[in-house]
This record gives sequence, structure tokens and C-alpha cells, in this order.
Amino acid sequence: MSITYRLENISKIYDEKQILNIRELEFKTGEIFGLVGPSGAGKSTLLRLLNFLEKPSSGRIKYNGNGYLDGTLPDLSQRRSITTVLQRSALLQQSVWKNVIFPLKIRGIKITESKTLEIEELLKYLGLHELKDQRADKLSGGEAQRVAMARAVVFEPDVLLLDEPTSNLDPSNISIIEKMIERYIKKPDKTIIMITHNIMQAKRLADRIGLIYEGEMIEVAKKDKFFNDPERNLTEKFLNGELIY
Ligand SMILES: Nc1ncnc2c1ncn2[C@@H]1O[C@H](COP(=O)(O)OP(=O)(O)OP(=O)(O)O)[C@@H](O)[C@H]1O
Repeated sequence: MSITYRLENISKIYDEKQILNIRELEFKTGEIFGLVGPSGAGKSTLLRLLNFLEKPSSGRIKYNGNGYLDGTLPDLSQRRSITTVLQRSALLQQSVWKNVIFPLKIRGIKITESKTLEIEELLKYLGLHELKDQRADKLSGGEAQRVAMARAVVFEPDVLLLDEPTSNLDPSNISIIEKMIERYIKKPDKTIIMITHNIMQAKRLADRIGLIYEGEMIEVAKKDKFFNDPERNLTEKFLNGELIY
């Protein structure tokens, strides 16, 4: 399995306070990595570094084998192979269809007949096909989040960064989005890194799980090991719901 990201001695400091301190961490191509931890632990900050939206204060992040030292960013085409879906992603005040094809337009990707069919299939899969001409900013929370997911995968990014993509959604919306995530990871050479506050969701979806606590990666393990035989006391406490949120 190849390595998508390798982090070495990463720190992030905001207002003289160290928010992240990760000595070594790898994310592998083909895996769903679940990122868990209490509120304020640094999960979203880590995701922003992985999307190269922000630079680490020190350390380096290698992306697809290319080293990025001292905050040098990968080139635009590499950065454009990474996308993030937030808890509530902002949508354009346009139709669902226009929202979904937007990433193709900005990348100059032609919407051929076969691509149109592919997008139609994606919308059907997400239960959005009948809504494709509706204004996206008038949708329910669950519908809007499904549009955000469609928009994220439509250009087949190599890396999907998900920041609590299903929080506050009802079970049927959660199930549609989880199925889409499971389907997406089956495509070749994809990596999904997902923050979730729902430990059962991590159990359902993730191959490996990492617990962040006060900016440090406390434990990274395959799912079964993480849940059944964690190395660290803090992981056990987290799983028992003892860490303060
Ligand atoms: N731009 C910023 N400037 C200053 N402090 C920041 C900034 N972004 C994040 N922080 C601080 O960094 C810490 C970690 O925040 P982060 O959002 O990464 O945590 P999180 O684990 O994602 O939390 P949650 O689960 O609540 O979303 C918090 O104390 C937060 O206040």
C-alpha cells in the first residue's frame, strides 16, 4: 500500500499556543482513516494542514512522495486533487446541477455526454436526481449535505477530507452518505480521512483510527485493535466516554 501523506514533526501554533504536535503520522492510499478526539483537540486544524489551506508552524508534510519543507506548498494541480467536505458546506445560490458541476468548470474539465451520465448516476445514487433543477440554497440540511458530497466527488479527487460530514443529520441521510463514502474508497488510489464525533460511525467506516488529544496523536491503530485492545489508557477512557468534551 502506498503512502498518501507522511507527516514529520508537525506543529501548529496559534497565538503562541501549540495546537498540534505530531511527531510522525502516515495516511495510506486506499484507506478510510477515522480521526477522533475531544472537541478542541486539533482535528479540524490537522485537516486544514492536509488540504494545504494552512501551513504548519514547523515540520513537513510529504504528499504523494513529494516533500514539502518549511511550509512550501504542493503545486496547484496536486492541491486540486484534495477536497474537503465540512459539517455545513456553503453551496452556490444556483441549481443543484450547477453546484455539482462547479468543480469541473473551475478545473476546465469538459462535461461530455458520458460525464453527464456519470453525474446523473451519482445524483440518483444520492437521491438527488429529482432535485437537480432546484435551488441548492433552498434544500433541507440533509439534501444540502448530499449535494456537498456529490460536488466533492464529481471530479474524482484523490483525497477526500471529511470534517464531520454527517453530524446533525437523520439516520437515512447518514446512511446514504456512508454508502457513498464506502463506494468511493473502492475506486483506485483514493484516500479518505474523516473526522467524526460518532464513534459508531468510525467503527462502521474506518480501516484505521487515530485519537487526537490536546494536539497529540495518542494512538493510531487498525479498527479492531483500537476498539478491542487499545494500547493507551487515554484511548480506553475515550472509548468509555470519560474524556471531557
Ligand atoms: N485560526 C485559529 N486561530 C486561533 N486558534 C485557533 C484557530 N483555529 C483553531 N484554533 C484553536 O485550536 C484548537 C483546536 O481547534 P480545532 O478546531 O482543530 O479542534 P477540533 O478537534 O476540530 O474541535 P471540534 O471537534 O470541536 O471541531 C482550539 O482550541 C481552537 O480554539
